Amino acid sequence: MKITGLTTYRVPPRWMFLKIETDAGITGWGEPVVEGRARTVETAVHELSEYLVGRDPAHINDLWHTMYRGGFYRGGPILMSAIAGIDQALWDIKGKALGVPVYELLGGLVRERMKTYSWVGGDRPHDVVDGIAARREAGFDTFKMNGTDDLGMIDSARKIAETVKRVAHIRETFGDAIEFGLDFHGRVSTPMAKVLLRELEPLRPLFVEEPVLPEHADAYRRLADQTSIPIAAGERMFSRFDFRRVFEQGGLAIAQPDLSHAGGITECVRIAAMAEAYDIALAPHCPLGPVALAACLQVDFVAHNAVLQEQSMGIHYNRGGEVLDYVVNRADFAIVDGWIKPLPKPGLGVEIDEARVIAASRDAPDWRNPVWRHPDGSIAEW
Ligand SMILES: O=C(O)C(=O)C[C@@H](O)[C@H](O)CO
Ligand SMILES: [Mg+2]
Repeated sequence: MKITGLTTYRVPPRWMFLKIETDAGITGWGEPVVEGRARTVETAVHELSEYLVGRDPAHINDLWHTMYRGGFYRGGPILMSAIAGIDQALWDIKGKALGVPVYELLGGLVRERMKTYSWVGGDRPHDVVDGIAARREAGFDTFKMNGTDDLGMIDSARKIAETVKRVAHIRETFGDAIEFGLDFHGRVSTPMAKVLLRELEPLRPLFVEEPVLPEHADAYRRLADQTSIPIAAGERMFSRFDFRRVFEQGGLAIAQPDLSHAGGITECVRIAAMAEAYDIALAPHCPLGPVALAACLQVDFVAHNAVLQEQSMGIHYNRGGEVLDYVVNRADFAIVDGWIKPLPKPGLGVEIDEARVIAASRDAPDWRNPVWRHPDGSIAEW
C-alpha cells in the first residue's frame, strides 16, 4: 500500500481534520491542530507530506522518526501537532487495513470503560454551580473549570478571595457528590499559586491544572511539597523529552498530553508508559474534535494509568461546531453517567462525515484566543 495524498480541512469551531489517502482506497483521518494556529499547522502538514507520499503507511515508526528527525529542527507545538495528526491518520489506516481498532494493535483493552469529565463556566469562570447542575443532569459527576480570572503576578487578597469563594460555593452546593479540577491555565504566578493552593486545600479540588506556566514547570515540585492537591499539566508539552524533564524533577501527579499536540498515538503511548514509571496518572487533554477524542480513547484503553479523559462537548470554545457534528457513528461516542466505552470500529473508531467536513471547510474560521490585558495595560495570560 502507498500513501497517495494528504488533504486538510479547517472547520468550525477551530479544528482541522487531515485525510490521508492510499492506493488501496483506504483513507485515514487525523486532527493536526494548535488552537489559534491552524493555518501554521496546515502548512507544516503539507511540508511533511514530502516525507510521506509514495511511502507505505504501515511503517508508522519509521515515518514518525523521519518527520521528527528528518528536518533537523524538532519539537514544539507546530511540528509536533502536525506529526500528531499525521500519526493518528496512519494508525487509522493500519487498523482499517487489518480490520481492528487501534487498541487491539497496542495489546488490547486494560479497562471496560473510561471516565470522562465535562467543562463548566467560561474563559472567565462564571455560573459554575448552574453549569455543574446542568451537566449533572446529563450524568456527569466530574467537572473542570478555569480556576481564576486574569491574575496579576502579585495580586490582591480580594482576587484570591473571589476564587476561593466560587470554589467554596461549589462544595457547599454539591458536597462530595461531585469532583472538579481547577485549570489555572497558566494565568497564575508561582507566588500566587502558593497562596491559592493553600487557600483551596480544604475544598479538595480533584486536581489543579497548569498551576503555573509551563516555562516554570520547575516550580511543580515546590508547589507539590506544600499541598496535597494533585498537580496536573501537559497540554503545552510536546514530546516524551519535554515530559521526561518534568517527570524527573518531580511534583507532577497527572500527565495531560494532548493527542493532537504531542506527536500523536505513537508518542503519547510512550509518554503514558513513562508516566506510569513515576507513579504519575494519565489524563489526556482534549478540548478538540472527534478524531482527537478517538485518538485519546485508543490510548486510554491500553494505558494502565489512564484515569480521566477530557472531552469538549459543551465546552465554551465550541461556537459553530460540536464534537459529534462531523461523525456518522455518534452512538459510539455515547457517554453514560460520565463513562464512555471503547470505540469498536476498525482504526481510530471514528467514522467521519466527509461531505459535512467539506461543506464546513468552505467557511473555515480563523479562531484566535482573546488577548487579555491587566488594568495597567500590560499583557495578561489568557
Ligand atoms: O482544555 C483545557 O484544559 C484548556 O486549557 C483549553 C486550552 O487548551 C485551549 O484549548 C487553548 O486554546
Ligand atoms: Mg488546560
